[in-house]
Amino acid sequence: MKLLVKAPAKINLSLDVLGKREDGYHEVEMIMTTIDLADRLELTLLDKDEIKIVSHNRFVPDDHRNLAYQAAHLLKNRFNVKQGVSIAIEKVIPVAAGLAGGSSDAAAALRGLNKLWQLGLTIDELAEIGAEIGSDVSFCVYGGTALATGRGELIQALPAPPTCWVILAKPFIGVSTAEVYRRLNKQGIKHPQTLAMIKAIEDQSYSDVCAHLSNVLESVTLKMHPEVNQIKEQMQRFGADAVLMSGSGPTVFGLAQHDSRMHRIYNGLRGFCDQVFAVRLLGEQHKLD
Ligand SMILES: C[C@@](CO)(OP(=O)(O)O)[C@H](O)COP(=O)(O)OP(=O)(O)OC[C@H]1O[C@@H](n2ccc(N)nc2=O)[C@H](O)[C@@H]1O
Ligand SMILES: Nc1ncnc2c1ncn2[C@@H]1O[C@H](COP(=O)(O)OP(=O)(O)O)[C@@H](O)[C@H]1O
Repeated sequence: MKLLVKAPAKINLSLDVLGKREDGYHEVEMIMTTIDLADRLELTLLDKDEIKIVSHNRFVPDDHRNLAYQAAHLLKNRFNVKQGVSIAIEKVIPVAAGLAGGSSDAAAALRGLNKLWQLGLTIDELAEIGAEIGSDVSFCVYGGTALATGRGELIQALPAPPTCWVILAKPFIGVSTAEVYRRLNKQGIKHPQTLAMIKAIEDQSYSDVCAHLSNVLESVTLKMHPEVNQIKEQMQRFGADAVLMSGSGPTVFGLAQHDSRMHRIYNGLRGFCDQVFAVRLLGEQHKLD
């Protein structure tokens, strides 16, 4: 038996860090939204009791380090599943990019295996299990648009933002999320206006969404990798309405409403950057599979 599952990437429209917690993580306040850029997972039941990862991307581990493997392992142990599974990952989302590719693969594996192994778990239960794998996994279980708090695992659904193009550009560098959080100077933070961003989304005001794009991790990654700032400047020069780094980076995204503007930014960046995409926002929580 086989099942195909989609694992969409996310961007952070707003990312604030409120402080450091006793468990070593940071207390965050983030507005996240899924985009139409997705990995595809093919789940196949195996006769042998094993978890097999198949991936042809050299940056993606094919053993217990893979977050989709960890999702399968967790479900298998907790619910005493005796059946094995092969998880083939067709990687489309750039790796270590600030787009939660690995987290979304884990979330897709949780959703898919819940069906394949007939576990009967609710989406909330899957999200809770996801939090044990990584801070972004809970959000990825739901998808859509949400306010994420705690270390990122407490999710409150939001309406879809006003529709627009998202142009993404990732330079050929990888960024360690742990290092970016570690290097953040908590004293010098200029906090985003999270509530204003929520209002902009609720009001469906594209210009207000653009005005409130903000990410406190941006300055840390920009200092480590000045080329990220160059990409931001290029996006602005080609006419993006607003530009921001996603998550801990290094991917930069620009927003545009009109097709002609999207094409200009996309074509302009392609000569300058390793991986460039133009996609739509996915909007509200939806049926992912
Ligand atoms: C920055 C964000 C924004 O969405 O995304 P990415 O850039 O990774 O996509 C997230 O907070 C990343 O989430 P995720 O990548 O799942 O993080 P985890 O695996 O849980 O943690 C990796 C490391 O980041 C640090 N970390 C993560 C989350 C958090 N709230 N505080 C932290 O200090 C910890 O040092 C942790 O060991
Ligand atoms: N399924 C997966 N896809 C991509 N990377 C994975 C996966 N599982 C584990 N990883 C590891 O997680 C690291 C972070 O990857 P990713 O989730 O793409 O980035 P980010 O956390 O910046 O959004 C990678 O360096 C990779 O070694």
